[in-house]
Amino acid sequence: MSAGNTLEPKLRVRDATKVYNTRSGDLLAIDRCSLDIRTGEIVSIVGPSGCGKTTLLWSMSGLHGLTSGGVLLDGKAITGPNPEIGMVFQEANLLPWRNLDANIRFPFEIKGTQPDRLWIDELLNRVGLEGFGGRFPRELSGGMQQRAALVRALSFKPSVLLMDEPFGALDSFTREEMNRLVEEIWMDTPTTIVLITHSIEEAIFLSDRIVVMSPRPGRVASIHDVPFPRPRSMEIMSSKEVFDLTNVIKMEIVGEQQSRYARPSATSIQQPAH
Ligand SMILES: Nc1ncnc2c1ncn2[C@@H]1O[C@H](COP(=O)(O)OP(=O)(O)OP(=O)(O)O)[C@@H](O)[C@H]1O
Repeated sequence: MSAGNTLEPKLRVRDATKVYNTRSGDLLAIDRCSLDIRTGEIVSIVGPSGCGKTTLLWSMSGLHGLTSGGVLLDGKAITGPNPEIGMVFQEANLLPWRNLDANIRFPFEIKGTQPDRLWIDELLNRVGLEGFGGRFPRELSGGMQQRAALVRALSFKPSVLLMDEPFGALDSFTREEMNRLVEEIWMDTPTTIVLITHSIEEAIFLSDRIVVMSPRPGRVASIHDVPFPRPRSMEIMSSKEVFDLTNVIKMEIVGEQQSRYARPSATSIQQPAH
């Protein structure tokens, strides 16, 4: 995985704005979001539901065009899917008729390239899936499927990993296990990771920085450094400092939402006649 130029942000989001043209009119999803992500850091994006987190992440992946603004990877504009960028979604999206090995091979077959078998075996071993290559998705638990999705994303040796609420569908125990796994893999092979999550605890456990977005149209409302040493033990995670940071972020999200609802709008509030 390439380290890139450490002086230049790995990813640079500049004034990212996205308008969806819907049947009921134009919908401004994100509005002039700017964010620099350094090489090798883990950044989480949190915010109220519908604030545009996925829109922002997909624009970083090149899967989504922006209405205005742009995203640079190592200083170059992202204009479409990029092999340097791996993605993990909430659903593992494994093809049910292919076994695990064949699922991991699939993107290579589409591209007509050869997978690095040794690297994939190492990853499978790392996530505890060695010996499961012949199993079909239906024979794997949700957690195992997400591990397979993680292996598939890392099999290309991407320098950036974008994760969209990757563990949201898992039970809390499996989710914690997956968080530890991501931390372990990242500590061995520091990839730049951007993660969307609804769990502030997960964000604090994994991140170097946490970006809080405002309600739609999504803007970068604040950015918090997460100063706790790694690996982040249960002791650290149950400390007062983590509790306080969790509350600050929670209050920001709730506060942003409340001020949004409280904001009078010209059409919704009628002044009483005197
Ligand atoms: N393809 C699309 N076409 C039209 N509107 C869309 C599309 N994708 C997203 N939206 C709208 O844009 C807004 C932002 O959606 P987005 O999924 O980016 O938010 P989010 O913060 O990731 O939401 P959640 O936390 O609920 O997953 C929402 O109002 C959503 O309905």
